[in-house]
Amino acid sequence: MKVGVFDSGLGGLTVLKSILKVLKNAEIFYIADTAYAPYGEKSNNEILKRSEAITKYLLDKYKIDALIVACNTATSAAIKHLRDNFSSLIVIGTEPGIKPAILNTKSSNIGILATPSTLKSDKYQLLVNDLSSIKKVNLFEQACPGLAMQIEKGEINTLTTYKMLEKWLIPMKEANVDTIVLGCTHYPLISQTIKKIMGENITLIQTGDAIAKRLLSLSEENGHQNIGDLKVTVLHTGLINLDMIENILENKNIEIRKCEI
Ligand SMILES: N[C@H](CCC(=O)O)C(=O)O
Repeated sequence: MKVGVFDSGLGGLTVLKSILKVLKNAEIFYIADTAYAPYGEKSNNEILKRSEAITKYLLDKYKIDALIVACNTATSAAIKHLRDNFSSLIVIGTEPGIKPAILNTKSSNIGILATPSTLKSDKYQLLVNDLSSIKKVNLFEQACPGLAMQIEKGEINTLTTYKMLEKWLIPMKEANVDTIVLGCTHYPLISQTIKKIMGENITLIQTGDAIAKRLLSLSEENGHQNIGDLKVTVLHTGLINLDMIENILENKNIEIRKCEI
C-alpha cells in the first residue's frame, strides 16, 4: 500500500501523526509544498493547480494507491477536481470538524479558526448549511492570515503568535465560546497557546484521527493487510524547519529530502 499525503507545509504532519498510529504495512510519501506556502492566501485556481501537480507527481513517481489531502484549504479548492481526474485513487480530504463541534458544545457558541481561502469557499458554506439542521448554534468564524506561516517558522510559543491569537480569540472568549474548530491542519500545533488564552476547559476539535480511521477502513476494503512495517518519506519543495518535523513526529524514523514539483 502506498499513500501520498500533502499540505502546504508542516500542518499536514498533524494528520500524518494520526495515520502513523493506525496504519501498517505501507509506504507513505508526504509532500510539504513549502515553495508555494501559504495556500490559505492564494486563489482557488492556484491551489487547484498545485494540488493537481502534486497528485500527478505522487502517482507517476511513487505509484500511490491513496491520496490524503491533509489541508483544509486544498480540500475546499480541489477535492472534487482530484476525485474526478484521479478516479483510480482513494482520495480523502480534510474538512473543518463542525459536526463534532456541534455535538460537543454546551454553550451553543462555536469558534472556527481557518485560512481566509477556506472560509471564503463554497464548500465551507455548503458544509455549514448542511449541518445547520442538527442544532441551532452560533458560529464565530475567524480567518487567520499569517498564522500558518508563523507556525512554519516554528513560532509556536512566541509573543507575536500569542498576540495574533489573542486579537482573534478574546472576542470568542467574551462570547462564551466553549468549542473551537481547528479548521487548518497547522493549528493543532498551537493548541497550547490557544488554551493559554481560552482556558484549559476549551474543547479544540481536529480531524486527524477520523481521517486516519477512514484511510484504514477504505484501504482494508481494497484488500490492504494491516500487518507489517511502515516507511515514511517527507519531501519538501522549498525551505522547511527540520526541528519542527522532528518535534511533531517525535523522532520517528523518517527520511527527509527536497523535491522539485
Ligand atoms: N494547512 C493548511 C493551510 C495552511 C496554509 O495557508 O498554507 C490548511 O489546513 O488549511
